[in-house]
Amino acid sequence: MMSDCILVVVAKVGLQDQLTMDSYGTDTVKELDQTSEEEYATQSKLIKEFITIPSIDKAWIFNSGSGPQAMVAMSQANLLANKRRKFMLSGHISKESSNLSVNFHWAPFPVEMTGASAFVPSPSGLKLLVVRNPDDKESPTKFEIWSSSHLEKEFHIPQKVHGSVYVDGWFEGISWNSDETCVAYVAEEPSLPKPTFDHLGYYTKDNVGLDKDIGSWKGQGDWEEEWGEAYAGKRQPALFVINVDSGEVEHIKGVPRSISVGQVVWSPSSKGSAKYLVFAGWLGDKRKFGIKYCYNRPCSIYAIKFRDASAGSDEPKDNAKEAFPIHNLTKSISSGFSPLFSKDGKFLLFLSAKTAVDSGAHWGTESLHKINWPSDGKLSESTDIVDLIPVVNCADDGCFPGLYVTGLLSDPWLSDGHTLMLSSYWHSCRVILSLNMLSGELSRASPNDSDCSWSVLALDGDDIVAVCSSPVSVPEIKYGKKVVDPAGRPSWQWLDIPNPIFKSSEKVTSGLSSLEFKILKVPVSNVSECLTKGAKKPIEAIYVSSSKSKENGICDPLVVIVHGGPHSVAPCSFSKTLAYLSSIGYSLLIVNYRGSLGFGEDALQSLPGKVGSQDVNDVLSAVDHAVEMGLADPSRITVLGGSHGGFLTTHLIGQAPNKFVAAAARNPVCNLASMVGITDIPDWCFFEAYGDQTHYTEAPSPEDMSRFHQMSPISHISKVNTTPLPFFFDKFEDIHLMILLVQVKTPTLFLLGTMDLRVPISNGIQYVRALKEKGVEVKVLVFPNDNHPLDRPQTDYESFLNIAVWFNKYCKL
Ligand SMILES: CC(=O)N[C@@H](C)C(=O)N[C@@H](C)C(=O)O
Repeated sequence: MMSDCILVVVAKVGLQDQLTMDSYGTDTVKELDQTSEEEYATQSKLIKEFITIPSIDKAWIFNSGSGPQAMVAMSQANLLANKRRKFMLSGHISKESSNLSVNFHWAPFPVEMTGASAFVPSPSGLKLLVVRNPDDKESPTKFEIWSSSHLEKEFHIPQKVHGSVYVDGWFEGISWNSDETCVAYVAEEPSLPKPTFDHLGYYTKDNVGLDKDIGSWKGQGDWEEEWGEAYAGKRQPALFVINVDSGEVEHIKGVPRSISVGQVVWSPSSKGSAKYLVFAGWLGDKRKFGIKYCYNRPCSIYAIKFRDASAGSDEPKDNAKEAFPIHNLTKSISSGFSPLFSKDGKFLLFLSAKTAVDSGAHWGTESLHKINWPSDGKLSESTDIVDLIPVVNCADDGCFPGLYVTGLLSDPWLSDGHTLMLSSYWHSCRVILSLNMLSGELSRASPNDSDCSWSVLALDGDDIVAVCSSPVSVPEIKYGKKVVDPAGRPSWQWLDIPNPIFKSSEKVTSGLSSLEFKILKVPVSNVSECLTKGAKKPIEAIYVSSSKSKENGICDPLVVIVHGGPHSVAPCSFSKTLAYLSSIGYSLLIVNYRGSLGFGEDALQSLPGKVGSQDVNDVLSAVDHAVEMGLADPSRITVLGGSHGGFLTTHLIGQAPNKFVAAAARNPVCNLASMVGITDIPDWCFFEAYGDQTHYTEAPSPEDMSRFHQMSPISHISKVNTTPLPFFFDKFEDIHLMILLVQVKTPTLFLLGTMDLRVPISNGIQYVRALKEKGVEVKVLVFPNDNHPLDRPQTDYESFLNIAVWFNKYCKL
């Protein structure tokens, strides 16, 4: 008969190996230090070549008498200044219609745009607006208007009118009107007046005559909420219009302070009808949650009439200072942004992230909509919203998986006036799509058989100027020539642009030359019946390796890369730092686990409530799959991730302590229980832990805290697992359970930013201390002036230099 006693073989997994490693003693450490000195020197030369590869950011096409001209905005890390250098390259496009060839005749050198925050060409291409934001809180914002040959006007807008113009890609909107007399834009509203105290310490009503030298001072005043991570000092994006002739700036009244304004455009001009400024607005009166990467913040499309003083007004003169009413055009939907007018001005299109707002996920599958725009300019109170691209929950294999767009071109229309070109994620790739607004037909304009990532930069009539890259090829400009099939359907024939200007350095070219990549389909494990159809489909992992390793039959060490979010995606595109790691001899496995963008809403929504388990298992499935396929040597696997990817990294070393020989975590989420009280997105902690929005509160209960702790990597630092005894213990009749002390043992490098408002540094530090307490080897780099992305040039450089040296040490490279 079996005894009641449940006992007990104690096995320590992890710590034992650690003790052995420690026992090498100080000489070994010294030796390693000398080796790493040399390694740092060697690696620093190579990583510099990668970090300084330029990026292609934007492009414009202008039609002059001598044919189309391209202007390409590029940027490059300036390591010494720890900033990005921006420059502009111009070229003339020549086309041979007979043989479908195209050539760009580039100017011999690009021109650096020192200190420029934004460039916005006017619709005719005859003027260029350059905005220069101040570096401090005293200097003015500068607006320059350039013609083809010289600076026409320059205006300095003092801080008492507004602060910096938003150039953040989110609230940002800088828009010329059609007759090129005015520019509408979004800038920081001046802060509320601060109380002042005189030299006797008495409150004074105004600051007239305040003199710091005799001891008077300005108080702090009331705290005003900001927009969180990456928005330090940004509280109130507001709407302004500058007259580019006189330099007069108007702060558009009528928009309540409860609305933060962004993405402004002008309504179409038709004679006699009212002119409107149309924009996206986010409510931020009570509580401003962090907005960076968070599409779940409710927003609407608004319109407000613009009184054009120069054109004469339909309003009585004495009303001239009164505000017009503001119209919410998208009341019936929880999210509307990126307003865009159709070419004929009859429709207003907009994107929506209603799946994100309604569910609580920070990003979700998007949809595209339109409303009618009245030809007489008389806006009605209720507007019918028509779906152009609906949300996709689960797509059939090979079919459109849903819309994942980060922004639209200012003029994305083909010459027919109803075909819209845009870029979106499609599984692990970014693709270019064309949408015929009349027929509703949506198709892929970038090549169907390409596993690279494509983005539309600009349109040259019906042809496309795009940028294309892959994990093993640097971004290149491609030209898509439109061809029409007999049924009238367009497609694009893609041509390479011979462009010596974009050539990479010798070291980069040779580092990338032997690399290959493929996208693996990985079946998910433990598929339960309660999962939706789309959540049972295989995930994707991008595998990058050197062709040489295949020839030798020996696997290179592997870096498993896990993206953050979690509702984000690691696209199959060029990354300087990952390309650097592959060029020094690592294979990469970049895992798009369920919850990622690009795979439909079912798969995305399967993760919330199961973070730390479903996503961890998906990554482990991908690793096992790679090992089974002979693509990875199980004894040399490392893992790297930031933010939620750092959450996964630290979960993986806790839940699978024998799998990874080294790890690197960048601003990782290690303890949701301590993050929730100090992050700019406490709602994210609740949503990802519970899977719905109902649990969110500013005052978490002990039950909430317990759930957060239990779902966090910190709970896996060291834990007791019980497991049935293996068969060879059968002879011990009374002992049928084994208790295992499972403990993290993977040497881990931490890269932390002191200014991070999203995952404050204390989260990483607490985990580091807990690892040290258990004797796990750790190394910590803290970047005092960095926030969440750790992407300033010197930080990026030092981070990946150390990641390489750290991984080399444990993979014996
Ligand atoms: C919504 C969000 O910011 N979540 C963080 C925890 C995160 O993982 N961020 C991602 C986008 C990142 O890569 O930083």
